[in-house]
Amino acid sequence: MDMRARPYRSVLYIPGSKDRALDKARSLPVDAIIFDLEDAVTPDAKIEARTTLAAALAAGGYGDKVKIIRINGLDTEWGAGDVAALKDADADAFLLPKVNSAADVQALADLLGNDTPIWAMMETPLAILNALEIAAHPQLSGFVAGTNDLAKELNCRFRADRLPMQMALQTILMAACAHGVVAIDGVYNQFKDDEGLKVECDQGRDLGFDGKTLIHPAQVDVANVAFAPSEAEIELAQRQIAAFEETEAAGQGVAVVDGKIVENLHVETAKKTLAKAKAIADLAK
Ligand SMILES: CC(C)(COP(=O)(O)OP(=O)(O)OC[C@H]1O[C@@H](n2cnc3c(N)ncnc32)[C@H](O)[C@@H]1OP(=O)(O)O)[C@@H](O)C(=O)NCCC(=O)NCCSC(=O)C[C@H](O)C(=O)O
Ligand SMILES: [Mg+2]
Repeated sequence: MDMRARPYRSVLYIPGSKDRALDKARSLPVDAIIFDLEDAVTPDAKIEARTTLAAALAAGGYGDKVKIIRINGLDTEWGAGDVAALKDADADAFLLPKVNSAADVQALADLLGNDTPIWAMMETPLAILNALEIAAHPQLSGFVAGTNDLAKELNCRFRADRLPMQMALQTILMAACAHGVVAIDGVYNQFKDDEGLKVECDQGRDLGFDGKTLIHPAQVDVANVAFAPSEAEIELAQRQIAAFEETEAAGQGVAVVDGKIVENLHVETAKKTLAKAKAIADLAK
């Protein structure tokens, strides 16, 4: 699967130990699911969660959703066993928490022994400082910002504008874009606060993230709207493309739409906007 050629507006964490949530997710309009064996599963439930998750994946029913398994860290007593239990499961990627370097990604690649895409949680100071080498790993396909762990490590405060997090978030994006890796924003913990979630989703979209990780079904609609091209963006993209074609036909290289210049590079962005809108519409079919 080409991991970048599809939408990732909403990426929902589901505790791998909870049958009811695993079942509910089948009918939720999310673009991707992270089946979690790490923080959402208590130590006493970790071993059984492998069996529960394997059964849910074998039963299927998740449709077009990208299926990502988050294992426990390879430096924990569960990491290697998670891989052994689930490496042949019907999943699209494995997500490794607490990554510090490209060597950590390689350690998972060695355990998998196949070319299943690997995603990295970007949630330690070393991960941020080594973001470029992590993104460059040939099996690395996606980044997920782990803003709770980052806040813990940085001893920073949660603020609505996420100012203390900006360096980390933007470094994640720079490295992801440099290597064609998907980049998903961190979770918004107050899962009953739709307004605050919308503000944070809009900020993530403005920064350039592909979507947002979520912890509760009630967050899905807000993320799906925030990370999709709006009607106004689609309409503007169409007008930019048409105006540029007209200008080009007249032998000119620069069009003007709504008082702003439109050059070839803007047309490329406009085409990407339309392609994304189509990919989202195709998902709904
Ligand atoms: C946060 C929750 C513990 C709340 O659970 P609960 O009180 O049970 O919620 P509701 O009663 O409102 O649930 C309503 C129904 O929705 C289902 N449900 C709830 N959450 C999910 C979910 N994530 N996926 C699918 N379905 C879900 C319930 O089963 C109810 O269903 P039904 O009875 O059929 O109507 C809970 O939402 C939860 O556990 N969320 C996930 C928490 C999690 O995954 N945490 C780890 C990831 S976050 C993280 O680790 C961040 C990162 O590493 C970092 O460092 O930042
Ligand atoms: Mg974390």
